[in-house]
Amino acid sequence: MSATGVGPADEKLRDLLLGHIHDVPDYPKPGVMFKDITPLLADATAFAALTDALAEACRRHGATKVVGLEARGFILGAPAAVRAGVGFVPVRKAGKLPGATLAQAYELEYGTAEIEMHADAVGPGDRVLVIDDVLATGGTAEASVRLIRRAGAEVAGVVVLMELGFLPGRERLSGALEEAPLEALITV
Ligand SMILES: O=P(O)(O)OC[C@H]1O[C@H](OP(=O)(O)OP(=O)(O)O)[C@H](O)[C@@H]1O
Ligand SMILES: Nc1ncnc2[nH]cnc12
Repeated sequence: MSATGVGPADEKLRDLLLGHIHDVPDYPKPGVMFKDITPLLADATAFAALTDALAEACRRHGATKVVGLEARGFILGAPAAVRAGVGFVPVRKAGKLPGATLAQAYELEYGTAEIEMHADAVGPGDRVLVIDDVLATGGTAEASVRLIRRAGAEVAGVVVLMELGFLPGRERLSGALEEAPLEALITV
């Protein structure tokens, strides 16, 4: 798997995954092509193959924890963490976590948003892999990287199922990632 997509050896995986992601035009707003992963989740073979690929990335990057980004990052990240034998940490939209949190605001296309993580969920000695379904503008992933670093942990990388290559998410994230890799199983 390369940083920008899957290599020739992974064409079968790419086709399996892509074949179960549906394009929904004009959702949630006119002009947006929404990438719906629910058909992939509903297919046991495709979901298992995705989980295997994400768990393999955890092992390859020496991750000690997986951070999943609410909400679809939970669905992908949690089974991958279990399969890789590491713990799972949810990064949630603001106001949903009961303990002491670190918060990070970030810019959306229009306006701002805020995500939170329990302050003690990761720390020095942890290598954290961020998992999400889609990298679009990169704002959510970038904010999660900042949260993990502020908690004192190392960022092992960011792995997404799908990168929207026509948006500048990779560029936006690269500054925050420094040397850590961004991997996309599929780039469209
Ligand atoms: O790269 P960005 O521009 O930040 O966009 C990507 C994020 O947007 C989506 O989440 P959304 O906030 O729609 O939440 P959901 O998973 O709860 O539907 C997606 O699951 C990513 O987390
Ligand atoms: N086009 C898109 N499809 C699915 N999830 C997204 N998150 C941000 N942009 C998205």
